[in-house]
Amino acid sequence: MVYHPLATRHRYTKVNNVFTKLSSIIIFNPSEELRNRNSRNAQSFQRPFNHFPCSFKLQTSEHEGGSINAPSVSAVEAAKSLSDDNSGPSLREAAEHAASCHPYISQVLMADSDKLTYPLAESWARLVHLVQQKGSYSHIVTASGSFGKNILPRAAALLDVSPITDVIEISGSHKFVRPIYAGNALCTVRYTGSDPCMLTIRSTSFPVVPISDNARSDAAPISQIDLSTFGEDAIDKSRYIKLSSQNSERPDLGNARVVITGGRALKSAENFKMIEKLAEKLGAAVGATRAAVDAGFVPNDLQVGQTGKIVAPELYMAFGVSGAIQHLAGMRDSKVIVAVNKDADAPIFQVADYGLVGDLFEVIPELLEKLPEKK
Ligand SMILES: Cc1cc2nc3c(=O)[nH]c(=O)nc-3n(C[C@H](O)[C@H](O)[C@H](O)COP(=O)(O)OP(=O)(O)OC[C@H]3O[C@@H](n4cnc5c(N)ncnc54)[C@H](O)[C@@H]3O)c2cc1C
Repeated sequence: MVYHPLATRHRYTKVNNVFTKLSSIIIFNPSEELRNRNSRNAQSFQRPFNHFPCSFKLQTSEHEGGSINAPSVSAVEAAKSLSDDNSGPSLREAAEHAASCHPYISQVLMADSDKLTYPLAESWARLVHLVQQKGSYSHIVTASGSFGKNILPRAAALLDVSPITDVIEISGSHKFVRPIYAGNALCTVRYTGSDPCMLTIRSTSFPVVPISDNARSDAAPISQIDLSTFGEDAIDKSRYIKLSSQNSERPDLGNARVVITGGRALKSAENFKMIEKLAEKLGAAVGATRAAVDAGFVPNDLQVGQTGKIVAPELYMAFGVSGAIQHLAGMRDSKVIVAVNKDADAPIFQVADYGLVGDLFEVIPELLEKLPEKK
């Protein structure tokens, strides 16, 4: 199956202009070593994404700390300082960290401009477009997070190529596997378009290698992109109004080792606090079904599923979740799934490793009582 370019344009016009997270796309030049290896053996692209050197997503907190700690390490170009007031560690620090965090990074491109102070998808897509015009990269890859999914189709439309989204396996330099029908079928896609081949990668499908395992002693060169050569209005088409984000001490839902999810059965935002308490005790992230989000129990950035976040933690605990396919699409790759539901026929039990038929209003208080306090 190959995407028709029209699909790109369609997607482009439908993308919402919503910023859920400050992120940076990083684009880089495959090193000489990798180029040689790939020309000897195209199968080398089967290596996990964290060894697949095309791009990566830089997350807010990591950038704010002046260092890069993303699961997918391969990169690139730290194109933007993400802090609201620019008082945090500098873009230069982030670029320096990118330059030394992985042996496959052969170049870091840094875009420093007040036009890029805020993570506007339009500006970023334009930047990717402009960088590609100068660099002629064969592949541009980003993690399948909200921001990557916001930018990549836009950049692809500007470059007149069709992006391939949610890749879970790389079978060749132009052959990829991606889920369809809410994860119920896998589709092998061959990209036959012109360069660049643009991908969003489902990072839960690739192992995370700690940055320290990849650290290098000789940093890759950092080049500053001369944005003035791109023209006055090249990246000036949208306006930043405000950013709303949740400050939480809990682990990020997308990367958490343990996720505790509540469904519609919780009945109210007040009752949902039981899920939050349990998550606190277990050092877990909180997730929710769409029904729980739609009912207003929790904000929609906690939604797990086809139209929410894709998670694959070590442990996923679902309380009062029926297990609709749209929900399973977001969590079925979890290592161990525990489900508590009072209906023994609930579909969630078909994917659960451990199931308890019971009333969550009895089970959760008992768990809270028996679990030790978090130190
Ligand atoms: C296009 C589309 C996209 C969607 N995307 C998503 C998505 O991303 N994520 C998502 O989650 N959904 C998504 N949905 C919605 C999905 O189809 C389901 O409606 C939703 O997941 C149901 O949520 P739920 O399990 O909380 O609620 P319900 O289906 O109502 O299930 C509640 C469950 O709780 C159990 N229960 C009730 N009381 C108790 C109790 N006291 N103790 C224990 N168990 C109890 C019931 O037996 C039942 O199984 C999408 C739907 C569509 C059409």
